[in-house]
Amino acid sequence: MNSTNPLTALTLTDECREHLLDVDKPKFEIRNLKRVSEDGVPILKSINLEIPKGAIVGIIGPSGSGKSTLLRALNRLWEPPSASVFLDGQDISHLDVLSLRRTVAMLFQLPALFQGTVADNVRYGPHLRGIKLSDEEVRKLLLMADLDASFVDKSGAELSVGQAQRVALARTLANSPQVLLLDEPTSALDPISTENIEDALLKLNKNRGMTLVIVSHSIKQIQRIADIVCLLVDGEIVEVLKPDQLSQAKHPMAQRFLQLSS
Ligand SMILES: Nc1ncnc2c1ncn2[C@@H]1O[C@H](COP(=O)(O)OP(=O)(O)OP(=O)(O)O)[C@@H](O)[C@H]1O
Repeated sequence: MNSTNPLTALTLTDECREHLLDVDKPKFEIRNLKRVSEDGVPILKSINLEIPKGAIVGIIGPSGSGKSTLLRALNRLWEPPSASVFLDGQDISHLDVLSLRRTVAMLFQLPALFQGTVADNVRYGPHLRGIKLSDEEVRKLLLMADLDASFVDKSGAELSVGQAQRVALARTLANSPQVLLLDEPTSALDPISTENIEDALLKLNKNRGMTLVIVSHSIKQIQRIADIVCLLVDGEIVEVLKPDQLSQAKHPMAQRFLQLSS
């Protein structure tokens, strides 16, 4: 594998690509994506990347390297320059932003539930579009987030952070996203809650072909779930590797980061 070029998925070896669902149809194409801070400091430096449909892509790198900025560009939580991010071939800056965020949903580090019951939270997104989910639909969504039906009538305030994160996942899934962006989704969770979320994410990917892009500080987590790992250093993708090849990273900063993180 060519591991030094800021790669696109097209340059991955066949071995790396073969287990992806639909590698010939990139879900996202990112072309020459740049961001400079107001005082002129580069935050993202010409990111070029293809995210294959149905892949789980991990993004790792030192603090401040631009991981969250890159993730947020994919559903315009940060507005990228036009013609730099394409979803299914369409420039996302031309899409309706609310429908983009339903298709490309974000799960944050800390779940913020609305007041009311778990069911109220899960029904929220469809309700905004005039759709009322049945009790059965709510239960199915909870199940997809690894929660059983006993949670339906609980209030958000009664839940542990791990349970609340799974409710936040079910609420997100109620909008039928095709892509989930995950910004350190388990960093506030204990190991068992982390495993529950990872299991739910892997099932969503395997059973529904959902494309996942996950920023994590946990190399082990990335190795457990990702198909492809992008190493971001100082606003640049310096390497794209398979998770079991991370120890072969060549970039000195990437090597140092990986040594200190493992
Ligand atoms: N809205 C903003 N305005 C100006 N600078 C910003 C803004 N958002 C982020 N930055 C800067 O961009 C750089 C990258 O930030 P970002 O949060 O994307 O990094 P990160 O790799 O996700 O970091 P961490 O791992 O600590 O969460 C940082 O130097 C940060 O201070």
